[in-house]
Amino acid sequence: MPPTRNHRGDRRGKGGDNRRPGGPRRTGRPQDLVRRTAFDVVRAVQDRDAYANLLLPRKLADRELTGRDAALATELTYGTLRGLGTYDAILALCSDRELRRVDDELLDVLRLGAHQILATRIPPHAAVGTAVDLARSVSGPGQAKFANAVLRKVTTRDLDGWLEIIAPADADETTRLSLAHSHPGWIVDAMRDALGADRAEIGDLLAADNARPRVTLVARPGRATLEELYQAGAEPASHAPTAAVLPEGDPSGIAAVREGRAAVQDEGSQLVALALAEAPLEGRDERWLDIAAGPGGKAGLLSAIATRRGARLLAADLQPHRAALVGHAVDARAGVIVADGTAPAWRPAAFDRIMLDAPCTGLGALRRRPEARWRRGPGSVPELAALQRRLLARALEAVRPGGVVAYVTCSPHLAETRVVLDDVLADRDDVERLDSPAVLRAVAPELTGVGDGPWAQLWPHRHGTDAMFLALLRRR
Ligand SMILES: C[S@@+](CC[C@H](N)C(=O)[O-])C[C@H]1O[C@@H](n2cnc3c(N)ncnc32)[C@H](O)[C@@H]1O
Repeated sequence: MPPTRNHRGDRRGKGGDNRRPGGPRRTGRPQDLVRRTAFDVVRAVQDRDAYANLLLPRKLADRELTGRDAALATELTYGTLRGLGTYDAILALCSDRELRRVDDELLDVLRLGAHQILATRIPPHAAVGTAVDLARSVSGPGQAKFANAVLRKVTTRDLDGWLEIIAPADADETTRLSLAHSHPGWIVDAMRDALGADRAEIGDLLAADNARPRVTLVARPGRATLEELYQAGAEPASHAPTAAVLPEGDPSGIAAVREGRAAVQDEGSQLVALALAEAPLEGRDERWLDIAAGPGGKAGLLSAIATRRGARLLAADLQPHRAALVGHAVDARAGVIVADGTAPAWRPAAFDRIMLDAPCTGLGALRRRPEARWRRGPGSVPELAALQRRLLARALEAVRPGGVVAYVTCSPHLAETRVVLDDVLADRDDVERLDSPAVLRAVAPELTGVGDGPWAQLWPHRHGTDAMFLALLRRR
């Protein structure tokens, strides 16, 4: 059978989402419950800022949707939310009403319909028919007629045909990429800047943001083994020596995950934590700190390594509920506190290794949060960058001479990465910039393409990880 297409119309290949939404159905669950579920989640995301990755699993469980039905509901929800920049541009051409005059509910029905028509193997007549039924139930018969007219026009071209119209080759590059890959223009520009000399890869990067990431597990050292994860159905991962990939199935079905000895964690997130643990340091290596630890992915890995070495991790977060989550991720030897990293509760020069995984725009993890790209505007960057500077300055005070700080963001945006470092380090001659790519390679010898140093940048399209940035700094 032919593969599905992603919203860009590309054939799905290795590393992409190979599930086949819309293929022949094995179960007798009503299709409209699947679509209604996708619609309800898309609506809640738009209407009340819900998070799809939290709400969807609850809706699936409430409605007892499992297997292929759950996979289809997930694909329709995530695909619609990711693609809505592209779909809105197409719907605007197919509607005789301006989209801003279309009811919010009806607009979401149209987006869901456009996604099914343009990016799944669902036959167009079925996609239109079910969307019209949904329009009737949420907006009434008159609006159903309108939905029918609009979506029939959408069926007159495939996605590539529409892209030739909305994003023609002679349009400026940001507009073209923004519409072709459904990213706001400011994010396209920020990603292109971050790629720097590799800016020709921008299309691949944006396409990678639209592919569902593989589920990656971490075996926390000393607490679980990769062997144990392989026996539970996981497969070897690409880079991190602690990582395994779960090709299918629910991670919570694995005993080590249920018991907190293993967890779901992006491979890039594992790599930067492992790099901090491996960074060369002079003298004592007993006191580790994670300044912004919630919900505890990196702290879980760091605490396991610290314990094996006879060191101890203190994990802090500003938010009590995030700190509580960290408590579930770390081992019994670690400490967890609620603390503001800009006004620290610890003495200066108290720690040997410090992780500062700073609050950021999250532009490096767009694959995981389908709605995230539409939530923030460029206006959020300066505020976050100011917080990042304050946290980094405090982290450098908290590390002892000879100790190491890892400055990490899950964003490649230059204003959150290099510019923060340049500003904070400008008047300091007591901080050595370690060769972060070299330390990463010591952890994962096959890893290439993370930059020439001193900083390192991981990329979804190159490494299959979130776009994690890493700077390793040693106090003199
Ligand atoms: C990027 S997340 C950390 C992710 C975490 N390291 C992990 O791997 O799971 C940033 C965290 O910083 C916390 N945070 C924000 N401002 C803070 C502050 N002033 N002090 C300490 N933590 C803060 C947020 O609550 C959030 O949990």
